[in-house]
Amino acid sequence: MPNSTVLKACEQTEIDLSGAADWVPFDAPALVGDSLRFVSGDSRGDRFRARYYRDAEQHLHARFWLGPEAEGPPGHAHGGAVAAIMDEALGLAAWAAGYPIVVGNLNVSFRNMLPLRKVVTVESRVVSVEGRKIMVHGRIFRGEKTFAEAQCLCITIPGK
Ligand SMILES: CCCCC/C=C\C/C=C\C/C=C\C/C=C\CCCC(=O)SCCNC(=O)CCNC(=O)[C@H](O)C(C)(C)COP(=O)(O)OP(=O)(O)OC[C@H]1O[C@@H](n2cnc3c(N)ncnc32)[C@H](O)[C@@H]1OP(=O)(O)O
Repeated sequence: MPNSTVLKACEQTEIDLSGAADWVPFDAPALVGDSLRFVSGDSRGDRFRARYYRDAEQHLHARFWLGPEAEGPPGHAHGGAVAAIMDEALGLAAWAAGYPIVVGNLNVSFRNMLPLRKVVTVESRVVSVEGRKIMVHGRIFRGEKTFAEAQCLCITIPGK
């Protein structure tokens, strides 16, 4: 078969990224513009698929699916892919909480290898606000298993 007719591995596949019953879809581009394309911009892609939500307490959550183009160790996510998710989701959590920020420091702990082609959940919490420094913690998990934890120091952008 010529290359041009080979379908991407997952482009015909619908992935169920629906949220928990009490989550409300969160429109990230409406808040921060279209510049989040790197991680969550391709809803039918072979690398990341994502959907953001907020719970009743306004905490940001996401469902993520990582496809074959996010591979690091065989069958599992590249660490940079996991870090990119944390960067976007935790930065976005600060924006969603009302703080216009960029990420100043991101510390990611890789706890277990994250399997490709599985839907995982990202949870986040804004844990402290000190002047321009907004600390956001996050976790990527599926069921009982935690794949990564992160602490994200966000710095508000003057004039925004
Ligand atoms: C830079 C302009 C960007 C404009 C962007 C405009 C709009 C953005 C719109 C939408 C954004 C969209 C989505 C957001 C959601 C997710 C996006 C993903 C997040 C990212 O992907 S975003 C890209 C990666 N990100 C960067 O590209 C940052 C590069 N960097 C800088 O732009 C500066 O570095 C900055 C602004 C961080 C600080 O610079 P600055 O001159 O304004 O402030 P300063 O250095 O004085 O720090 C003030 C206080 O924060 C402490 N502090 C600073 N950095 C620290 C660190 N690393 N560790 C520990 N403490 C730190 C200091 O110690 C001080 O603390 P204290 O007040 O206690 O002394």
